[in-house]
Amino acid sequence: MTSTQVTLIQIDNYGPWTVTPEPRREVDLQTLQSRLYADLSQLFGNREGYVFFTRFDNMIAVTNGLDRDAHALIQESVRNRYPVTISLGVAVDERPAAALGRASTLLQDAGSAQDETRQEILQGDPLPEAERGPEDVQIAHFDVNDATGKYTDQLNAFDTFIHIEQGYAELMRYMRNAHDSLSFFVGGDNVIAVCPDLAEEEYRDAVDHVRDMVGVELKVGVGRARTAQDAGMQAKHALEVCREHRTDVELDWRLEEAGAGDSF
Ligand SMILES: Nc1nc2c(ncn2[C@@H]2O[C@H](COP(=O)(O)OP(=O)(O)OP(=O)(O)O)[C@@H](O)[C@H]2O)c(=O)[nH]1
Repeated sequence: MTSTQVTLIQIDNYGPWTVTPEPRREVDLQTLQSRLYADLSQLFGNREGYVFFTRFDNMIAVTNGLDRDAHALIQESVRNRYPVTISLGVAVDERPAAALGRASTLLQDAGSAQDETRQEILQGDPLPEAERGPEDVQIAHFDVNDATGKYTDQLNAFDTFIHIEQGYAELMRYMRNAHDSLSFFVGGDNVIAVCPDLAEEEYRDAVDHVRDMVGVELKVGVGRARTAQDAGMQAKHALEVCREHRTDVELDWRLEEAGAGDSF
């Protein structure tokens, strides 16, 4: 059974800051947001976590292995580097969407995202070390089949982008509604989904659903481990097996059982 630890990252009072004393230049906001994401990716990543940029003013991280002190240190690091601060809500659940729901409520209960007195909230209970297990995090790495041949080398870059985004939109909704999973576009033609303990059939149904609804063909590699990064790396290995065997779905732990994942 999974125990996904999710951290909601919210920039404090960012809306008002973007227009005080008057609207700030958009290029400067874009630079700040992308640099903050890069720093958070490294700060959480150095501790085996994954961060997804989502809306940039709100980001979502999978943080199994990070305790309260590690979260506080990241807040301090941001405060020392940026003109803004961040609040963090942390929750754990077998179902990632439920964990994010509770992490969100923790911040909402502490005050509005646009309340200047709500600063650097750190709420919630990380998973105690003694309760951590080897299969706490399940990560699925989805990839569009032959995106280069079908889209990138054929269409203009914007129409390619529309196809990829349509596949992503259908997949993220399906995984959220059917499986309480959180799916994130991570660049190129790639989507990473944080999932509860799902079976091969359920991944196959997701791939079929997206193909039937919007005509985008996906493959998916799935990994499970103690931390987001290990599960994510296993998922990438399983995806390589999909490429090699021309299959749609591969679960890394099945490959290990069968002794087939060793070459990656
Ligand atoms: N974030 C991320 N992006 C990737 C990864 N692998 C590939 N990409 C991106 O996806 C684009 C397409 O690469 P591929 O998915 O390997 O190529 P493809 O044409 O779809 O071919 P197949 O996936 O083998 O069917 C690349 O240009 C990268 O931008 C990955 O592991 N993570």
